[in-house]
Amino acid sequence: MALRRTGLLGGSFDPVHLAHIALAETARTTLDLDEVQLIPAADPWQRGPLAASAAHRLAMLHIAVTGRAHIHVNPLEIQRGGPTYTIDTLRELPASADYFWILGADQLENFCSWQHWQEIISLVTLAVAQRPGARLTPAQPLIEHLKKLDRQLIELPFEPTEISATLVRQRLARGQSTNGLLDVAVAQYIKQNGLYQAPVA
Ligand SMILES: Nc1ncnc2c1ncn2[C@@H]1O[C@H](COP(=O)(O)OP(=O)(O)OP(=O)(O)O)[C@@H](O)[C@H]1O
Ligand SMILES: O=C(O)c1ccc[n+]([C@@H]2O[C@H](COP(=O)([O-])O)[C@@H](O)[C@H]2O)c1
Repeated sequence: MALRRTGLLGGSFDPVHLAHIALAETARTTLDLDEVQLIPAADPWQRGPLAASAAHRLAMLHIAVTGRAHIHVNPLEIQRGGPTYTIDTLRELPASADYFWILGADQLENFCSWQHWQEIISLVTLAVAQRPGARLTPAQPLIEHLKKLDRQLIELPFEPTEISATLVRQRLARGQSTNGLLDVAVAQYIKQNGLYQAPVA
């Protein structure tokens, strides 16, 4: 039986925004994926504390994927808890799929600082999207290791967009509109639950 082609989009999702969803959809169609899993991190170890709880971030993700049959939320990192290392996640996933790790160019620039990044690229194919201010060219150690493993890095045809969770949090804290940045139902959830009111550090 053919392996299920599965995209994995990990993130803090604090909160999930429209670029995340566009990225998941672009990867799905470009790579002919059977599904894309959005995987919220429990405690992204390279960041300071997140603004919203894991429960709220999960709830917003579920709202954002409503009606999108091929995009699912996988809560395994939140269930595992503790500092989030992608390698632990990949080791937990069933071997019955062909995995694509979807990421923005900012995280590609950072990739060689990830725990056990060499093992990560032996388990998944990286699929990267442009992001303003970040370079798409992989670092030399990554290029060399991909070559050693005979792995390709896939560049997704993604229109660069300035949308970021930081921008969303800033706008919410200032009482400004998030039109065009967030799913309308996610924006409603944020309002109803009084999230992201504190000034952004
Ligand atoms: N506008 C975007 N363009 C391309 N990739 C993006 C974009 N926004 C997020 N991503 C990618 O989605 C993944 C998850 O991102 P994350 O949840 O950290 O959102 P973020 O907008 O980068 O958050 P923050 O502003 O808090 O850093 C990362 O791989 C990131 O590079
Ligand atoms: O495994 C690591 O060491 C590692 C280091 C930095 C980031 N990541 C993952 O990259 C994804 C995007 O992270 P972030 O901080 O941009 O939300 C998310 O799934 C993180 O868990 C993973």
